[in-house]
This record gives sequence, C-alpha cells and structure tokens, in this order.
Amino acid sequence: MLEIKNLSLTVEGDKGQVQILKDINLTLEDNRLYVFTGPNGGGKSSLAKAIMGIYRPTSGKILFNGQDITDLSVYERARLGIGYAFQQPPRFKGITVGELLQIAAGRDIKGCSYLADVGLCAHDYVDREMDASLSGGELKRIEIATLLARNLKVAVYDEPEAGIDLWSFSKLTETFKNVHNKYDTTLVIISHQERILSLADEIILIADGTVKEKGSKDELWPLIMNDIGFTYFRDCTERDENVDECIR
Ligand SMILES: Nc1ncnc2c1ncn2[C@@H]1O[C@H](COP(=O)(O)OP(=O)(O)OP(=O)(O)O)[C@@H](O)[C@H]1O
Repeated sequence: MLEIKNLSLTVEGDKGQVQILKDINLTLEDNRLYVFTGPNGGGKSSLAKAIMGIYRPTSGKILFNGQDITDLSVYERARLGIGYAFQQPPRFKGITVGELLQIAAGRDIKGCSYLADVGLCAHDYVDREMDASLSGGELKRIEIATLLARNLKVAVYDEPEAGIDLWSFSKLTETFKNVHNKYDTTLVIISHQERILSLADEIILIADGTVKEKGSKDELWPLIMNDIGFTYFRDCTERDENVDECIR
C-alpha cells in the first residue's frame, strides 16, 4: 500500500516560487488500477514524479507498505518495486530490445512473453536496436514491456496513449486490462482517455495541485463532462486584467 500524506511541492519557477502540489492525501491499495486525470497543468505528472522520487516534496510524507520512503532516491524506490514510465520514453543507442528487457528483469530472459503482452511479435523486435528507427508507439509499448519484466509492485504510466494510433490504442487498452488481471501490481495510469478511465477501479481527479474528486467512472464521468471541466479550468480574468501590459 502506498500512502501519500499531506504532500506539498513548491518549485522555483521563472517568476519565483510556485506551489504545484498542495496538501495531497491519497492511499493507493495493492493490486488496484488507478487513473489520474484532470486538466493540463493540474499536477498529475508532478504527483507521479513525487511518488517515483524524481521530485522531492517540500513537505509531507510518502509511505510504502508502512516504510517512510520520502527521502529515498529514485534508485532506492526502484529497488523496492516502484517504477515510472515517462510520457516520452527514452531511446538507447547500442542496445537491443531483448537486452533491455533482460536488464529490466535482472535475469536471463528472452522477453518474448512481455512483448506478446504488449501486442508486439517478439520475433520482429528482440534484435531491434532501441534507437530512432523505432516508432513512438513501438517505443511506448516496449517501455510498458520493460515495466512488466521488472515485476513491479507499483507501476506508474504517464499518458501511455500519447503518440499511439487509434488501432494500437485499442490494443493498449486491452494490454492494461490484461496486465491488471495477470500481474500483482498497483497500476497508476495518467490519462485523459475515456477508455482508459473505464478500466479504473478508482479515478482520481487532480486539478490546481490538489485531489478534487475520487470515484468510479460512472460517478465521475458525468461530472467531468458537465461541471468539472469548467469548474477546474483556472479563472484568469482577474489575474490577466493587465493582459495588454503582460504581452507588450
Ligand atoms: N520543474 C518545474 N518548474 C516549474 N514549474 C513546474 C515544474 N514542474 C511542473 N511545473 C508546473 O506545475 C504544474 C503542474 O504540472 P504537471 O506536469 O504536473 O501537470 P499535469 O497535470 O501532468 O499536466 P498535463 O496534463 O499537461 O501533462 C504546471 O503548471 C507546470 O508548468
């Protein structure tokens, strides 16, 4: 179980300090699938990066199975079984897909079943280099396969649908459904897609640096479509009164 307690994060922006996460309290139970959603700039990726240890909170705590991991590094958290898939996966020149999967698994594997789990034919990919010759969608799926190979306890996927075509997206949705059934992993998927939201045991709506709502898709979807989209869009009328001055 991952517990986030009173977590706040302030960073140094161009115009001084900006608070991007505000007193977040959240419990992520074992083996459940959570979707973080909400307007752009609401704080979803920042929260995910705080879970992974890429961002250190200004205040608050993160507990993993009762252990305080707030001050642990990304590597220490990775060793405990927490992993993060970036919005834009990195490419690695000079290493093949098969080798990357072996490194991820930490043992001698062919990686074929993990590639099959993400809808890629192992035969076509194990010997391919992890370089620019791979398409964005292929790269995304291979990154998901590496997270599967790591047998994580908590896996966070940041907008896995980004750059994936409609056909592959259907398969990807199916992949997450299968992963949720097959692996004992707590899944956190950051997404704006209705089909991904449909997979969630719980949707967590994050806006303006805080958790605004939690619930099932049936509970939250009508709110997202009707009220929340408007309610949580930042109202700039007051702040941008002097907009002419600002753009001059
Ligand atoms: N290192 C940083 N320095 C300054 N501002 C930052 C930094 N990281 C994030 N922010 C700001 O914090 C806010 C939240 O960003 P974040 O990427 O977490 O949002 P998000 O909900 O994931 O957005 P999106 O849906 O667009 O991916 C944004 O306004 C962003 O510009």
